Parts: sequence; C-alpha cells; structure tokens
Amino acid sequence: METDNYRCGYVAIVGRPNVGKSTLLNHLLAQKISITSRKPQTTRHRLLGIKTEEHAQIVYVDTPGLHQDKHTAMNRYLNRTALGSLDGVDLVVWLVEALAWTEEDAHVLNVLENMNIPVILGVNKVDKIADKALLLPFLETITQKRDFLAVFPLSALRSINLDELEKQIVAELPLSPPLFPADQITDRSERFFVAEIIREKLIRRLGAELPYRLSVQIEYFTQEEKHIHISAIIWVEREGQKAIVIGKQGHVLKKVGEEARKDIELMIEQKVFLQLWVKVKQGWHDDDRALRQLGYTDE
Ligand SMILES: Nc1nc2c(ncn2[C@@H]2O[C@H](COP(=O)(O)OP(=O)(O)OP(=O)(O)O)[C@@H](O)[C@H]2O)c(=O)[nH]1
Repeated sequence: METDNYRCGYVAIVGRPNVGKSTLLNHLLAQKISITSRKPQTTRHRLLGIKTEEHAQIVYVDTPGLHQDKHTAMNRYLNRTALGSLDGVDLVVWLVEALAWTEEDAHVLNVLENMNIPVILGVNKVDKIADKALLLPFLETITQKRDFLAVFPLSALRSINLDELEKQIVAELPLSPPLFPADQITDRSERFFVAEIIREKLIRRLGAELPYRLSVQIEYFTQEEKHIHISAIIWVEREGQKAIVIGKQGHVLKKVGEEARKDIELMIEQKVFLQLWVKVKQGWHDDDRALRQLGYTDE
C-alpha cells in the first residue's frame, strides 16, 4: 500500500428522500451489507461504509433525509442527526434528481449553506431522461445556486459516471493514512445489521407506505449449540399497521422472515433461527421518550 500520498476521509452522501442515496452508496461500495441501513445510531456518524483502495480509503457516512417537516419527534430527531452527521465530514456528495428539483432539495441546499464543507453535486437518474439536451439548462440553473467542487450527471442505478465521481471524491480527501483496517467495511455490530436486514425486507415488501413508522428491535441474539437464535420485535404505531406487516394469514411476515434469515445467514455464516413479532407501540413516533427506548437517541 502506498503511504506517502495516501488519502483518507469522511464523505457524506446527502439529499432529499428517494433521490438515490442508498443506491449510490450501494454501487460505490459494491457491498450490500454496508448500506441497507436506515436506522439512526447513537454515534456521531450514523453509518460507516468503508471503501479501501490502493491509494485511498473513503469512509462513507449515510444521512437520513433532511426532512422539512419538523412536527413529529422523529422528524426533529432526523433533522438533528442529519446535521450532526455532517460534523467532521471532509466532503459532501449532494444528490439531486435530474429535472426534478423540489422544495425538499431547496431545504437541503439551505442546510448546506450553513456548513463550511466542500460539496460535489451529483445529478442522479439521468437514465430516466430521454432527451439529454434538457439536462443542460437544469445543470445551469442548479450550479448558479452555490459553488460546487464538481458536478456529475449520474445514474446510481445503472452505474453511469460513478468511477469518475469516485476519482473526484478521492482527489478531494485529505492526505492521511487509512483510519480503518483494510478489511473492515463497517463499524456496526451484527445486531445492528440484523435489525437493518429485517427492516429492509419489510420496506421492500410493503413499499414506501411505512417510511419511518416501524422500528426493529433485536430482543435477543444468542448462540445455541448449532445455530444462532434471534428474536426481533417489529414495532408499529397502530393495529392497522400491525395487520399490514403480518399480512393475510401471516404471509408478509413469513416471507420477510425467510428472506431476512437467508441474508443474515450469509452475513454471519451460521445457521439462524429467526423469530419475528409485531407489536404496537402507540404514538411512539411522536414521543421523544418512546423514541429513546427504541434506541433512537442522539444523546
Ligand atoms: N431510474 C433510476 N432510478 C434510481 C436511480 N437511483 C436510484 N433510483 C431509484 O430511486 C428509488 C429511491 O432510491 P434510494 O436509493 O432508496 O433513495 P434514497 O435517497 O436512499 O431514499 P431515502 O432512504 O428515502 O432517503 C429506488 O426505487 C431506486 O431504485 C437511478 O440512477 N436511476
């Protein structure tokens, strides 16, 4: 490994919900496990996905959407986390969607205005734009809004321009030896990822209907003789949501359980016995104390 010109630093990918942050991180890391995460964490950086290369180590920090709606405790929390997680970050990759500027993007712009961190702009989902000539005026308008280190039209999904983006990211990182061992892709515990895998499967099956309205708590995680026994509670807000998560004759929960178990077994390389329970915690979404009990805390 070259040490003299080695670069290493923290990079945050920010942007409004649904703009493609997870997809981008996924493709940049080429490591699925590192990025299925959505759950806020107690450490300063909500999530670490680490990419170690010959000349550089990029430590990615994913942030929750910078939400405009400050009404619920959860959204207040997410706002704090989003800002908090930019603290100490060397570089921001801000994603917007090609030809789809919204109020939420304006809100992110506003948040970034108040931070003294260099920003690379990624204009995502260009694969959706049939007439590429339309991109130019869009790029022009957006680049007038602030200074960017660089601007990249991208498709996170189809891996268009991602190598170029990565090169630029590396070029902007400080000269520093690697901060993490080369084989470490994440600093999160297995429990954390188990919860995230279950959450991901739920979201995949249920669509965007329940964005922040469910939470997965690992009740226990025990090594038995021949397998690991995991019991997880899926907390929802209302009876109606419980019925959705369980599905007709338990169909949804069964599928989620099967899919999650397979991924967990791949991750921890052991047989897993997984039990899922769905419980209703009324109003937890708007209750700071309940949030803390579920591990959503930034203290
Ligand atoms: N056509 C197209 N779709 C994309 C692209 N990138 C992401 N998507 C889709 O956009 C949707 C949202 O992508 P995510 O990666 O979950 O977006 P996100 O920004 O992480 O979303 P939040 O977690 O809600 O903040 C998914 O359906 C992706 O498949 C892209 O480059 N092109």
